[in-house]
Amino acid sequence: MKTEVEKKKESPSVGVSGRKIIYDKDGKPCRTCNTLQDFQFATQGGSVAPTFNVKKPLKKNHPDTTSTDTVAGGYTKDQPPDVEQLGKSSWTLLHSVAATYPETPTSKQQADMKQFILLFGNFYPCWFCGKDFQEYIEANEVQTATQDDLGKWLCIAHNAVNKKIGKAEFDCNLWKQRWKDGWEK
Ligand SMILES: Cc1cc2nc3c(=O)[nH]c(=O)nc-3n(C[C@H](O)[C@H](O)[C@H](O)COP(=O)(O)OP(=O)(O)OC[C@H]3O[C@@H](n4cnc5c(N)ncnc54)[C@H](O)[C@@H]3O)c2cc1C
Repeated sequence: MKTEVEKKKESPSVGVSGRKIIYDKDGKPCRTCNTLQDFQFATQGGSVAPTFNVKKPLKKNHPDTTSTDTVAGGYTKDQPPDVEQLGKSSWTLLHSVAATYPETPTSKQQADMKQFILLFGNFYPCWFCGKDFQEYIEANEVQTATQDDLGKWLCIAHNAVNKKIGKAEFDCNLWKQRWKDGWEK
C-alpha cells in the first residue's frame, strides 16, 4: 500500500513554477490549466521536472533540426498549448475581435457579441480560468454599444486577470493602439 507521502508525491499540489497544480475532474493534471513544465512535473508524479519537449521546436529546414523535431509532412512537433500559450492566443483573438467589431453595431450584433463572450468563457479550455471569467461577466456586464465600449470592457476584464495572476495592468486608453491602429513611430 502507498504511504501518504508517496500519494502526495504522485499528485503534487505545487509545481516547479511555484504555482498550484490544477487537476481536472477525473483527477488528472489539467494540460491547459498549468504551464507545460508544471504539467509534465505533475504527470511524472512530482519527480524532477523533465526537460524534453520544453525547448522550442526548430523551424523546418533549420540546420539543427533533427528527425525527432518533425513528423511526416514536415510539421514541427508542437505541443498542445499550456495555460500561457492558450491565454496569449485567446486574448489576441478576443482583442482582435473587438478591434474589428462595428463602431455602431446593430442590436443583433450587440446581443450576438454578448452571447459569444459568454460562450467563450463557458467553453474555455482552462476550466478554472473560464469559470472565473464567467463569474466576472456576471458581475460586470459585457459592454457592446460601440466598438470602443467593447474594447475597453475587454481591456478591463483582461486587467482583472492580470491582477489575479500578478501581472502588470495595461492602460486601457491605449487599447486601440495595441490592437487596432498600431503605435505612432
Ligand atoms: C479569459 C481568460 C482567462 C484567463 N484566466 C487565467 C487564470 O485564471 N490564471 C492564469 O494563470 N491564466 C489565465 N489566463 C491566461 C493569462 O491571462 C495570460 O494570457 C497568460 O498568463 C500569458 O500571459 P502573457 O504575459 O503572455 O500576456 P497576456 O496576458 O496573454 O497578454 C497578451 C498581450 O496583451 C496585451 N495586454 C496585456 N494586458 C492587456 C489588457 N488589459 N488589455 C489589452 N491588452 C493587454 C499585452 O500587449 C500582452 O503582451 C486567462 C486567459 C484568458 C483569455
